[in-house]
Amino acid sequence: MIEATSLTKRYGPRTAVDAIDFTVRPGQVTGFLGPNGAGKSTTMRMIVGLDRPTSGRVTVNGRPYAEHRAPLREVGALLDAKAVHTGRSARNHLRAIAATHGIPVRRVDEVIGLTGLESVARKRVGGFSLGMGQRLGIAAALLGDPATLILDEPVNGLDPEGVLWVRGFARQLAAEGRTVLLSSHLMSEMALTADHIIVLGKGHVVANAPVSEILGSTGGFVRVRSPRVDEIARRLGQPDVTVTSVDATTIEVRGAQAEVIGDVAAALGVPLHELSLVQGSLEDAYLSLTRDEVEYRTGGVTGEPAGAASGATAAPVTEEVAR
Ligand SMILES: Nc1ncnc2c1ncn2[C@@H]1O[C@H](COP(=O)(O)OP(=O)(O)OP(=O)(O)O)[C@@H](O)[C@H]1O
Repeated sequence: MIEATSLTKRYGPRTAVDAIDFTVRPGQVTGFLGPNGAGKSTTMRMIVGLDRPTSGRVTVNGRPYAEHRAPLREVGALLDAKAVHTGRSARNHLRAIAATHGIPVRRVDEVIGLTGLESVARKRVGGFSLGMGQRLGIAAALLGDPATLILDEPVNGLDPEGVLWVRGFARQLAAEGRTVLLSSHLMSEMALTADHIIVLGKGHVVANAPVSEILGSTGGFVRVRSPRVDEIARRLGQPDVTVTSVDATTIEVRGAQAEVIGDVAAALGVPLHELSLVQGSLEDAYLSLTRDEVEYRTGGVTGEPAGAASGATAAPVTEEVAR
């Protein structure tokens, strides 16, 4: 369990993390999202005692990280997979970390097995692929068999097989009752991996809810296709119903249920060629939550000016978010 209370970090005049409160619970994967510069890394660094809060506090399993006698046994973190001694073998790298906590060599071999590194355990870390490096970072985080795991961008740059492995592994760790905090820029990946999401924007918590709730809040819309779609659109025209024309035969309707639209079409005697509910994606929800929170904004992919009003298909995309 990780608990942050009024957690604040200032660098000179810049407030990187601004009095945030959140709880990361055991038994589930919590996704930690936010545009570049939102304060995710700073928060993670404070959780594991690499940065000191300016005010407020954050605890892991009830205590600040530094107050744990054997922190590796409480929390395992993958913050920078490249932070390894490249001349050592994977096994020796893990043995060196284990030695700092009196962790037996038996456990080193166990985590090598858990992360599928057996065949490369005696090879120099300097020659590792990105995927192997991430596995090694996760193996190091698991050494102390901690109840809490923090993985910063664990799938960054991995191939599909590596992404699948990290996803399954994170879910397995949560199923064992551990607290798993995972940051990523890949929203589609979070939708598949996380149970709960915390979104930061400019140092504030802009969302903290189960994935299902965040997806539900996107609302979605009903796509209607008919050769006489104009007649349906006219009949639906009410203040709380928004009808967007897509082409001559298709409209998107927000604020009216598919059943109501079907009944309207039947009453008019108009043929329907499509009546489908289109759910919002986590990506849509994320972009709408963080629309005002990005540090640097670029024009949309369609070339529209920064911050221009846009529909679901032309949301402004920032380089940072799309990374
Ligand atoms: N050591 C530092 N000195 C000064 N400013 C810093 C320092 N570390 C972070 N910042 C600033 O604090 C803010 C939050 O940065 P942080 O790296 O925590 O964001 P992030 O959400 O992890 O971003 P990214 O997705 O790019 O990793 C940024 O504006 C950043 O420039």
